[in-house]
Parts: sequence; C-alpha cells; structure tokens
Amino acid sequence: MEFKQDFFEQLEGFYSQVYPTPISNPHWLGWSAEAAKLIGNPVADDDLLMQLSGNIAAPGASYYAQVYSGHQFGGYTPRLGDGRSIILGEALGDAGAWDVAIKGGGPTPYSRHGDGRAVMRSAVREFLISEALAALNVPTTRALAVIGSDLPVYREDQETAAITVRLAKTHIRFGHFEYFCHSEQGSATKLKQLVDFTIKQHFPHLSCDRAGYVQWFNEVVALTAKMIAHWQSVGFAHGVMNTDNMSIIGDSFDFGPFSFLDTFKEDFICNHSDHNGRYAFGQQPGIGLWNLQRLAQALTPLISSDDLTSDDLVAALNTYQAELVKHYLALMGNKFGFSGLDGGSDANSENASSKSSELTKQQSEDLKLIGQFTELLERNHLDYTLAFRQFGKLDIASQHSSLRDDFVDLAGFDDWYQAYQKRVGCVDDLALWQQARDNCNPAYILRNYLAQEAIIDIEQHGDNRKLKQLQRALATPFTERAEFEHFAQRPPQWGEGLILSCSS
Ligand SMILES: Nc1ncnc2c1ncn2[C@@H]1O[C@H](COP(=O)(O)OP(=O)(O)OP(=O)(O)O)[C@@H](O)[C@H]1O
Ligand SMILES: [Mg+2]
Repeated sequence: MEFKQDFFEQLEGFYSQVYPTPISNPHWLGWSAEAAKLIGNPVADDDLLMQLSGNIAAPGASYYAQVYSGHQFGGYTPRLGDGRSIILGEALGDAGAWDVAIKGGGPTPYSRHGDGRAVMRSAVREFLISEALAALNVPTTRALAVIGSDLPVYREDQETAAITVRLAKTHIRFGHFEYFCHSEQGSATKLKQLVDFTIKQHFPHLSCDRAGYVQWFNEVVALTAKMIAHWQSVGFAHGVMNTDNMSIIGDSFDFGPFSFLDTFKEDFICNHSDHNGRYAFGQQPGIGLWNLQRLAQALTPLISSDDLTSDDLVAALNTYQAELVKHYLALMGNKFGFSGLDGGSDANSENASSKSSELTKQQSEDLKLIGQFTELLERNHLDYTLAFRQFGKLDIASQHSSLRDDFVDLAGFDDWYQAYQKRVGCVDDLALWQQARDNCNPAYILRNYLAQEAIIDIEQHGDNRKLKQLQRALATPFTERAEFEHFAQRPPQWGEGLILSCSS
C-alpha cells in the first residue's frame, strides 16, 4: 500500500498521533477483493495481516486519531474524537485516495473510558454492511478486511476483540466542524483551515471564499439528501444518526445497530437504546435535515458577521427536501418501473436536478402511489425486499399478478394495482422491463439474522465459511443464484426484526 499524508501533514492540531496496540493471534476473518481494488490491490498475506492488526508498522503510515465532537441523540458532547479508530494515512488507488483506518486498534487520547476495541460481532457486521451497501449502489465507506483475534474484551459479557479495516474517502464528519466552532472557542482560523482543506480535497471545483463556502454547503446538503433517499429506498435503518456519524461527503458511515427492514414498518427502531425512536426508519429524512442544521450553525462564523445563520445557509437547507424527494422518486420509480422518469433509469443522473421545492403533479401522484404501497405492505405484514423482488416477475398487462397472492387485503391491493398499472402504462418489451426491475430490486440484503448466523459460527467454531458465503451473495445482490436461495427468504421467527444492543 502506498500512502500520502495530506490530513496528517496539513492539519496539525486536528488529531493526536497514536500507535495501535498489538493484538494477540490476529487472523483474517474476511477480506474484500473489491475494496482492495480501490487501493492498488494489496495482497492479503501475513505481512499485511500483521500491519493491519497493528502488530507491526505499515511502511509509510502515520497513525493518528482525529478530534471531533457531535450531537448525540440531540445533545451536544463537546469532545469525542476517534476513541478506537486509528488512521494510517490515505492509500493511493487508480480513482483517488482512501483513508485506511484500523477500527478497534486500541486506546487513543479520545477513548474516554472505553478500551479502544471493537467486539467481533460488530466488526463483522461493519465489514459485511459496508460492502453490501456498496453493491447496492448506496454511497458508503468500504471495508477492506475484518481481522479476528484472541483478545478478550468486556461488554455485557466477555467477548473477543476484532478489527475492521475501514476505507473512507474521508473521515471528516459534521462533528469536526462543530468541534472547531463550539468547543475550541475563538478558533475561527482552525474552522476555516478545516473547511478549506475539505474543499480542496473533496470539492476541488469550488473556491475557498465566501461564495465557494456557500456553494460547498449546498453540495453537502444535496449529498446528504441523496444518501438518505438511498437508505429509504432500500429499507435501511442506520440506527445512530448522531452528527459525529455523518460524513461530510454523504457516505454512509459508522455501522452499529443498523438494520434493513424485514416486514415494512415506518416506525421501525433498530437501536435498542433509542427509546424515543429518534432514529426510527421513517424519521431518517427529518434527522438528516436536523443534522445539516447543526452543521449550518457550526459554519455560521465563517459565513456571517453576526450570530445569525446566514440567509445563504438557510436557503441551502431549504433545498434539502426537494433534493431528497427527487432522488427518492427516481430510485423508487425505478423499483416500480414507472415510465418517463426524470433522468431516465439512472437515479444518480444529474439531469434529474430541479431545485424547485414545488412537486409536479406527476411527482405528487407518484409519491402517493408509493406511500399507498408501503402502507399496504405494513398492514399486510409483508417483507419489503421480497415484495419488491416480485416486480421483476410481473406480467404488467395481465389483471392477475403473482404479487396479489401475498396480500390479505385483496380489495386494497386490487385498487392499488389498477392505479399502478395505469402509471406504468404500455410496456413494449416485457422481458426487458422485468430485467430492469430485477436490476434495482435486490434478492439479497444483509438481514440481521443472517449476519447473526455467520457470527455465531465464528464465535462457537471459529468457522468463517458462512460469512464468506454471505459476503459472496451480497456482492451481487441483484443476481439470483440457486446456491444462495436460503438468503432470499423471510427471516425465521427468532430473527424477524431482531433488535441489537448498541454496545460494540
Ligand atoms: N470501545 C471503545 N473505546 C473507546 N472509545 C470508543 C469505544 N466505542 C466507542 N468509542 C467512542 O465513542 C464515540 C461514539 O462512538 P460511535 O459508536 O459513534 O463510534 P465508533 O463506532 O466507535 O467509530 P466511528 O464513528 O469511527 O465508526 C466515538 O468517539 C468513539 O470513538
Ligand atoms: Mg461513531
């Protein structure tokens, strides 16, 4: 791996240098060849294992933990920082550089009372979901590897430590800006230095002046809205949308008690510490905006000469909803096979952009049709992913749809289906239309119970074969294969809506 050290060299005072603590008996539990391609294809040999577990030095690595703060469950914590993630530097790849971080690498000056480690179950989950979301085309950090060990760690019970090797285009979070605005009083120079660095590294088309800052914030709003539209469309609940877990480039970041929906449930809560449902599935779009408001406050000293958030930042915040709806409609319209979508079949297309917050009549009707369908799913206790996978089997012109058999409320379904058929309109090539549905409605998602089964095999028998098989299925989630049939089922009763502990 070849590193550059831009953050380390240019942002002194924004991190503490700290070396990982060696860990006993490191061994590969998982490796992502896809992620490896991003950073010049390192070979997963013993030498690299020792480097990425923190047991020997990696050539060219700097080793540092960044300082940041953040709003956690609505309240401000003045100083957090990387308490268990140690960054080696920015590894060079063909399409840019990626921070390489050892998550669970041992204590840092920001560990507070923590041990700096991660338990195996959480490291495996982060590894699997990072790569699974990437395969679903959801913007996300990646995971190069998960490394097991013999080190005992203590949570509710004794467990074993493991490491996720995270790749991130940046580790800069909303919380970084909050720290240099609120916690380091009078440090407007540092805030500016951080914003300038972020723009130069990740938004190089923008200038580092007031107009550039405003444009940059507009882009952060749009990227965040797009990420959350993706989450809503695949039925992903993040679980801990604190501002210290919001990446400044709109990548899904920090995977703890996340969950995909099994049965569709708008108010599904995946984090058992989230007693009020602040981060429930249906709350995510609103929380995205709330988090952006906190970021706008942190940027205010840079943009405005008084304490009021400038009109320009407020105007940017006001584009959030339209941005989110635009992406959500494109993604959902694709899943349903609506005709004549803005931006064609590419939901990422920049053509789909209309800054107007006014919905067109067609958009309002589409949103209504989508909402009616998810309500039907909820009332009929149907699985979100499996229901959508059925769309690739629909004979759209026929009155009899295979999907209908799954519903108890047949009259409700029939009414909806009629309106849906009308919206889809005439399909010239049914096979092509069905293929397009299969290409955006996954057969395989990382259901909590599947991750849990893989984890139990490792925990009880040191056997990572299930993890590897699951990883292979999730790498091509739109392609059904007989060998993975068991991954495309509803969960067994014990695994339905499995809620996980936040301790990790
Ligand atoms: N076992 C631990 N030891 C030390 N610090 C910890 C530990 N677990 C969490 N923290 C720290 O607590 C804060 C909030 O934790 P959170 O779960 O959001 O992040 P994380 O999963 O540790 O890391 P990241 O956000 O980098 O993915 C962070 O400052 C984190 O570093
Ligand atoms: Mg975090």
